[in-house]
Amino acid sequence: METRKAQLRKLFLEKRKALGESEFRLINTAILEQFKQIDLAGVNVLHLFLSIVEKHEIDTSLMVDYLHKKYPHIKIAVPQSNFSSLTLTHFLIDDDLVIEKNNWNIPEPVSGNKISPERIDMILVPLLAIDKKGFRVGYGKGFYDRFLIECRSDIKTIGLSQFEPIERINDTDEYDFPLNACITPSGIIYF
Ligand SMILES: Nc1nc2c(c(=O)[nH]1)N(C=O)[C@@H](CNc1ccc(C(=O)N[C@@H](CCC(=O)O)C(=O)O)cc1)CN2
Ligand SMILES: Nc1ncnc2c1ncn2[C@@H]1O[C@H](COP(=O)(O)OP(=O)(O)OP(=O)(O)O)[C@@H](O)[C@H]1O
Repeated sequence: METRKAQLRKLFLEKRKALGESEFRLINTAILEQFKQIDLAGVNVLHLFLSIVEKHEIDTSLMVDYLHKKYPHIKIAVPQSNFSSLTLTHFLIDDDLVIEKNNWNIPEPVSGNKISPERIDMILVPLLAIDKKGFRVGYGKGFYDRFLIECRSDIKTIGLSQFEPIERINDTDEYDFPLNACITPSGIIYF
């Protein structure tokens, strides 16, 4: 099994692409069910990404709808990518939020109410692959590694993964942080 990020990125993008539509829907509903088991006590601001569903990213709109219904007091924040600084700016989902698809088809805020990373209590983290220690491979620009150093040290990071963890990512670097947990269709893994 290949264990370097670049190869894993390629392999898991292929695996994603190969999912059939009904399989993809089943994965999304299974991950929502697992998400419902996460302890949200003390979470006032939850951060999640807005999915590129056509690229078979896990559909976080299911979590948004669930949170609005069951936890209306929880504020939801979403990222806007800055591709020159490779940093994220965060906006609240509220009536002022305007979303447009960026060049990469990611639905992103173009205007609205910003929120600083220190106010965020929990982050649902996008990933392509994850290993048994909680290290992740993303699209490879290091957006989330940079985002996390701006957050409080008690932040809870939860990956969302269509697939089970691999044994080990070999080329992690000093910027990589392990996640606290990962939701897969079959359960929640705590690291
Ligand atoms: N839905 C979603 N939003 C997210 C992320 C994500 O993984 N999913 N991110 C997680 O970090 C950040 C955006 N990360 C990105 C990282 C790399 C590229 C990128 O390499 N784009 C290439 C096109 C490559 C291709 O088409 O194959 C480019 O812009 O040149 C895009 C977004 C923030 N928002
Ligand atoms: N805080 C940082 N300062 C400088 N470089 C960083 C920082 N964090 C990450 N990097 C660098 O960014 C590059 C991309 O990181 P990596 O391959 O881990 O991205 P990724 O986690 O897969 O992508 P993403 O977070 O965008 O989904 C690496 O070369 C990494 O060393």
